[in-house]
Amino acid sequence: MASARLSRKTGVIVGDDVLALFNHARENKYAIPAINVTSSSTVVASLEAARDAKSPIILQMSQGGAAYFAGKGVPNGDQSASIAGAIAGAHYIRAVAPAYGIPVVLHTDHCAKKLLPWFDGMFDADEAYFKEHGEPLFSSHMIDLSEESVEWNLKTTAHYLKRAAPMKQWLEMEIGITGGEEDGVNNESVDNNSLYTQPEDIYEIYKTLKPISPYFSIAAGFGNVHGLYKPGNVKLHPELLGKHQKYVKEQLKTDDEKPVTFVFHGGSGSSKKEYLDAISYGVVKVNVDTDMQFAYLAGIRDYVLSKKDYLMTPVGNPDGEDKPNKKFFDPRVWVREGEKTMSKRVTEALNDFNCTGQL
Ligand SMILES: O=C(CO)COP(=O)(O)O
Ligand SMILES: O=C[C@H](O)COP(=O)(O)O
Ligand SMILES: [Zn+2]
Ligand SMILES: [Zn+2]
Repeated sequence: MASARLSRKTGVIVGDDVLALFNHARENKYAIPAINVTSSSTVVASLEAARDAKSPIILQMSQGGAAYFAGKGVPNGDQSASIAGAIAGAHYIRAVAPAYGIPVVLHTDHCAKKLLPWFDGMFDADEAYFKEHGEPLFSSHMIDLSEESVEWNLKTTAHYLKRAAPMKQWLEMEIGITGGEEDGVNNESVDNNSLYTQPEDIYEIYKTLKPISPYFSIAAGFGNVHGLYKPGNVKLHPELLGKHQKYVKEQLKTDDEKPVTFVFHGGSGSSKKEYLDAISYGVVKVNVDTDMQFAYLAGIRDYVLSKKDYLMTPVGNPDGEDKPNKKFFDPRVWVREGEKTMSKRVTEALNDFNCTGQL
């Protein structure tokens, strides 16, 4: 199968390249993993896996992840740390991505109503970057007003899409609530019905947003939950996405079987079948965070536990009391172990989503 036709084949891609990549994914039934990154280390772990798999990749920063990029010690009451951290992360990713020879979508995750100052700060940076370079700093953002009324969600999303459109910037929006927890918003007790989106809502969104810009996608709830839970506790219904596509196709009277571009949230802990079913109904992006966090820990944890006797003092270990331990406690050694196990988990996601070898 021919790969997506991109004008920029390596580094952060924007505008029509993002559209071409997502269209190619939808037509060829694969999805691109969106990995939540919080540091240069988690960025390189993700890029390395995508490079080795000859795959595109999406790197995203949450509001909390962006603040972490700036430093946990920076006050963030006015979102200034999240703004500065997201911008710093974006410049870092832009600088390093070309070294990996793959296209990278640079994205930001859930932005709820109370976090809109974060959004505005990033948009200011996008517009300043656009003035200088003719493209936005970020490939795309997510706005998540799914806690609000559908009317307000759609009106406000449309407002931001109008701001993004001249830059050909992608906007992901959410309808239907993702359960579990995201960025301090606790949706653990949300009633089941609001976890599933209705087809009429999807058509309404499509009808409102499409005339503004073609660069948008919908994270539609089909039972998705953030985090990892006991097997059986989460009931996904990816077939609902198929119903949405059918309904929108009928309303539009188009031949296009999959007019809508969907995003799958809460990807951790799902089965390969759930991924592939969702992908067959037009999902082009699957978010995986919790599984990556655990994978990153695993390498570091196992290293520390197995090398414990080499890590208690800077000098002196079972090989001799005068033996230096520098080569064991250098962060490039033990942090690297986390990168390796996280990278492996990214490889698994690329395989599960049919993304491997798509370049
Ligand atoms: O949806 C996500 C980020 O927006 C990730 O969800 P998980 O942590 O369940 O993988
Ligand atoms: O919302 C889901 C993502 O997993 C982001 O998580 P976070 O807010 O802990 O960074
Ligand atoms: Zn949400
Ligand atoms: Zn999410």
